Amino acid sequence: MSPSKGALPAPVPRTADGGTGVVRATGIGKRFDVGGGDFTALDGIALTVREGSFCSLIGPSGCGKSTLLRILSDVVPPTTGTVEIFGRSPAEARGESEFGFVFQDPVLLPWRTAQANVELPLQVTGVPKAERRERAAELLRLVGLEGFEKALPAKLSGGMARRVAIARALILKPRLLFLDEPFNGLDEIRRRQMNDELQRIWMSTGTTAVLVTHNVSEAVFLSDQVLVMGRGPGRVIAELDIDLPRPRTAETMLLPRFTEYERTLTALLTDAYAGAGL
Ligand SMILES: Nc1ncnc2c1ncn2[C@@H]1O[C@H](COP(=O)(O)OP(=O)(O)OP(=O)(O)O)[C@@H](O)[C@H]1O
Repeated sequence: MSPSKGALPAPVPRTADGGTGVVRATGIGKRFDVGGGDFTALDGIALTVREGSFCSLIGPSGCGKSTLLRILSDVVPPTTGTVEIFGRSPAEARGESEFGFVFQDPVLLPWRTAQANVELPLQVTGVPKAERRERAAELLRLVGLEGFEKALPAKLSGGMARRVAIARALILKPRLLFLDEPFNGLDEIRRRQMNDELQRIWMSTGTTAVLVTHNVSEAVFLSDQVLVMGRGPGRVIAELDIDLPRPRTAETMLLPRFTEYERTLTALLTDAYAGAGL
């Protein structure tokens, strides 16, 4: 693994529409063995995430969003289908630290300071102390936690702990970030603040992002592309492009176009819930 990535990045494959796709999946299916029987969690999923874009996956609970994200990020293998990340297998892309992952729970080590938690992936890869200190401090500044370097996780608010988790996911300079409901459990105001922060971080790093969310406003606010998933089995039932200027702000959310996107997405989700018999 090479955090500094001296070699040239692998060429990104062109998609049919001429754009570049950093995440390309076709025919993805996933079956779980449950008590002797088979449960089909995902079936026939195809998707392309454009380079540098922000893509959200939204859908009813249990439709397989997290399972899909785990397949894309090489945590679990698909039963059928293929995934390419920057033109390589997820395992190869993972080996090259091409992507980072932010989980629902920030899972910080309680005995390590914010700085030491962020440094951890660099420590594991044997990067010298001075270099990892500098890089972690830089990232803590990026996520707005300057001055909290020495704080232990117990002293951080929920939003701050999530920022530490985002900084940690960025420390190996991934070109792609997977986020699985990272703001779950935060109140509405804090979630909006974190959405502002995430947009700023994403814009300043140029990273491609794939986010799992349940929240319609969050999906519209952050995304260039929203994939709506249905259930029984999990599949992509609609794709919505969000064309709003950036950076998006509180004022953006007052635009009639923003409200229109929210309405469209809510209607698609309502269909997804109806299809799932909910
Ligand atoms: N390891 C497993 N074994 C058996 N079934 C599983 C396993 N992992 C997930 N499932 C099932 O697959 C389906 C999809 O789960 P998943 O967690 O991916 O959905 P989700 O859309 O992310 O849900 P939520 O929005 O509630 O987090 C669910 O019915 C779940 O119970």
